[in-house]
Amino acid sequence: REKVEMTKEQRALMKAIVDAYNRHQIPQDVAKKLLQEQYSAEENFLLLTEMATSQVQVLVEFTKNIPGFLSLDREDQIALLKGSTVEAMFLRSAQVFSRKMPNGHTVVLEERIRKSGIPDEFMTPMFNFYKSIGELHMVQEEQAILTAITILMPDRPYVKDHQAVERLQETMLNVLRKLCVLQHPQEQQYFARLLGRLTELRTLSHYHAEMLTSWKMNDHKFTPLLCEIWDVQ
Ligand SMILES: O=C(c1ccccc1)c1ccc(-c2nc3ccccc3n2[C@H](C(=O)NC2CCCCC2)C2CCCCC2)cc1
Repeated sequence: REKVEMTKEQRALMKAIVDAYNRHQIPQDVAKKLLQEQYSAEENFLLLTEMATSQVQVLVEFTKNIPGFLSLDREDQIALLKGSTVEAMFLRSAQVFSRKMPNGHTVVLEERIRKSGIPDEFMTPMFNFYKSIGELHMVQEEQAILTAITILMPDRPYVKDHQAVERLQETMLNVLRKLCVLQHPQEQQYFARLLGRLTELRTLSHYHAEMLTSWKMNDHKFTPLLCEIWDVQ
């Protein structure tokens, strides 16, 4: 088979994305918190809104470091962020869930999430997604570039200059394709499987407003930022 090599530019692009991804980690580790004790539905909802609010801020910083993003039309930048934050949150949650943890911790974490207040009908699709992400054993470069690809989705609502976004996304896809061949030489279709997860992610994210409003408690309070991003209230 032909020798797959990344160009100098592709290596520089990947380094920029991974550095930005690692720089903007979520402040405190939510998994550690959840492993400490089982919180009430109200406490969990508050924890989610706090985590999600800080994750949106982290995502904005990460996105500003995607080469070319700041040269896009301003309104398109907003449309891309608004359209991808829920998916990025599920993707990051899946990565948190699939992280290597001491024996039995993942079981406890799953238990805590199952009893967190999320409506039962969303548990199966959500955990199916988390487990399918876990099975891929993504390296952090793949996680970072996959997040960038999710943000640079040309068909988000209200995006005007489709082509400009498509060009940026295509550059990322080319890097990811080579990275997958280099990191998973045994698995021919690894790249295709990775992109298939984005379809599953989009389906899962359709339910987010309902997941929130039917969280097992009354009086769901959101921060102004989340009202804007989550189409709730
Ligand atoms: O219903 C959800 C939803 C999804 C999209 C939009 C709106 C609501 C919806 C949203 C996240 C998770 C979710 N799956 C997780 C997997 C592993 C560990 C934590 C996880 N979480 C939540 C969480 O804090 N996620 C962080 C992860 C870092 C990045 C910001 C988000 C907690 C919140 C406390 C209660 C239990 C789950 C589970 C469910």
